[in-house]
Amino acid sequence: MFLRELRTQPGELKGIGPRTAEAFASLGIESLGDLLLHAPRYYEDRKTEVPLSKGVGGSPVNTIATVIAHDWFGFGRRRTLKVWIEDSSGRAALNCFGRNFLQQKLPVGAQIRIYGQFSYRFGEIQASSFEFEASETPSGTSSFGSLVPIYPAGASLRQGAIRKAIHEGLAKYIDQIEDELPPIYAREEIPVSKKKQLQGLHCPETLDEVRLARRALAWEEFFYLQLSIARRGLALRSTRKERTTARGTLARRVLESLPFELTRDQKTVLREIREDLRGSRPMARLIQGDVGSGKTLTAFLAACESIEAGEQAAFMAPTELLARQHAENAARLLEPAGVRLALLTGSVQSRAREEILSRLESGEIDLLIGTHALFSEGVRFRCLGLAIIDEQQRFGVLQRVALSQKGEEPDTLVMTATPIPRTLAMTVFGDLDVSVIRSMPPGRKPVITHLARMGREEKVYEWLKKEVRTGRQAYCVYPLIAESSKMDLKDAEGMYEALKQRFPDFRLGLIHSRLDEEEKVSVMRSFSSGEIDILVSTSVVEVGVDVPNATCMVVEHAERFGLAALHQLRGRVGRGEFQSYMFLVYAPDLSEEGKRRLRVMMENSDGFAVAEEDLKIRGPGNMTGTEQAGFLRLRFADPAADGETMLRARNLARKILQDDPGLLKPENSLLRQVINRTRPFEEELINGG
Ligand SMILES: Nc1ncnc2c1ncn2[C@@H]1O[C@H](COP(=O)(O)OP(=O)(O)OP(=O)(O)O)[C@@H](O)[C@H]1O
Repeated sequence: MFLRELRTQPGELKGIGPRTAEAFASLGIESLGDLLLHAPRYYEDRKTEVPLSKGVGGSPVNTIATVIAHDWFGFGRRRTLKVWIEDSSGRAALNCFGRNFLQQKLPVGAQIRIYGQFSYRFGEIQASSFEFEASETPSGTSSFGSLVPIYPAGASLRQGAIRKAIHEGLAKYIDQIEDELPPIYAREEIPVSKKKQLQGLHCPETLDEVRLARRALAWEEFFYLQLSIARRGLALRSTRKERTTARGTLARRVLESLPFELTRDQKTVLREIREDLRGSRPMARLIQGDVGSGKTLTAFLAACESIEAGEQAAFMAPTELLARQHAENAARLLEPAGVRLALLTGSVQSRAREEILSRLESGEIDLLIGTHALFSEGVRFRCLGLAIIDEQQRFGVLQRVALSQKGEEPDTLVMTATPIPRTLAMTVFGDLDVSVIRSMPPGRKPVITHLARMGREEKVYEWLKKEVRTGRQAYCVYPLIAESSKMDLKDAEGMYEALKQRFPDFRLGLIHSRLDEEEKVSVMRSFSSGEIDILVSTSVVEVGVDVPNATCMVVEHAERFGLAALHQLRGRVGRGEFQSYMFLVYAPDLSEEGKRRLRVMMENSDGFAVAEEDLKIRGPGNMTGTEQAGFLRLRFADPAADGETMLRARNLARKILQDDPGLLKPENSLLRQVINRTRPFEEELINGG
């Protein structure tokens, strides 16, 4: 049996009641397979015996000693038991704070094993934090004498309970668990059997065993992941596509109407897209480019190509606000060139929706812009040729697939402004070709970023006033929508009122996610057209909002926002010809690390640099694939930390599929079996998000 097929629930094990089973479930452990893959956080060495006199200071140690006396200190209710112990090297005191009942459990004369943190205080060796057991405890139930794994446990599970369940599970099933990867592929990367891996993980003799087990388990995850991705990529690229190519006439007409030229990178990306569109296979391409680098425009021009070739294009944005903004821009740019477009979001209902759907089906709409409503039921294209997806990370891979299914293998173009470390790109976008827009449109001045401590907002507001007086506009962003009794933070609603008082001559607007769509749209429209001077908001304006006249971005409680979010917010200004400013107002008690993060914003204007610094500060461990990629449940593999391994796994996966796309060769039969049986894993990959 393969480990991932082990569906027995922990509750079926002896001695695990419904409460414990529930606690396991809250850790994501629903089956014995999950349980046996529950990775320890670290191991305590309760094996190497250290004499009492040598174990002082530093980390906890393991020792064997005899109880020689009981003693008491303190008075009344605070009277505390002190147990004296001794070995051949010396004696020490165990301070039993709150545990006076140990008097019975540690009788004079008893021989015990102790695991504790000893220090030298008041002229004696002491430990206040310790665990113990009788030295003759039978080894099966002992938590001493070995490397003891310490597991992620949550609030309601004790380490002992987890250990016990895992040991039971292992005892019951270990002999039935088979290796999953054929040795011809895995010998080098996985030198030990699955049985040995599980033993090495949960009951290792040495730390080397742990390392070997973890490496093997991580490798296997990388390999399956890359095999799934490679298989999908293969499926995508093996279908052929009939092409009636465009000449670029429509795109040229649009370009001629623009007051500017495309940047060099925009031109390159457009050329790459055109080549894809001429190719015999459907395009699957990602455009990565910093905020405001001109991705959307490039995507519109790509749409022109498909439209000119007689097909339809769909453009999916992550929010209704953005879908509307894109639709308005498209109307301005593309309609004069003859493109027929429509907007479809959740709030377009009944008659209007029906009319759009029927025009779409009869081919009277060339470009449909919208939210995830685009792939809802009833949306039928006459001939969907190109699916454009903005800010992919907000959608799952599923949505990408779902939108593609509205056509016959349409070309897909995904856009993201979030800089993704290369190794992560291999997971999230592993099946896509990548184009990068690095240069900014000419004349853009990098946004100047200032930090200000809370209490010094006046200066910031003065600056804001000056900017607005010269005709510019500003954003003021807050972490909360409304006042919260739990958190002492400024909120958008409250600050909207306060700033109205502070700037009686200016026109203020308020926007946040709790407003209904109509209201949001109308506020945004007033801001775009210059009828609002200062827009007070939450991070709803984070992604994609495009108002070139806005030059001032004030973020209060900046320490509450992630660096990626701050960088996105900063992208809302500096989108026109004017010098723009960002002010990050932070709480006075900010930690050193917090200050360092904000300084990164001050010193770097490039999104990739910000992401890299972010990675350095947070450390790769915190930026695992699981967190970033959302839908991948990797327990041992860390794409950010171990890109090299992933690359090797990818190469192997690709090579195997290249030689044998259907995994039909005899040496691949086990692999085929695994991949087919571990379907849930792949489905997880596709369905998550
Ligand atoms: N080559 C160019 N020269 C001058 N301005 C440009 C150029 N390309 C795009 N722009 C303008 O720059 C602004 C940003 O462009 P666009 O919205 O396409 O960027 P984006 O990368 O999609 O931004 P975001 O990631 O913030 O959504 C728009 O106002 C657009 O008209």
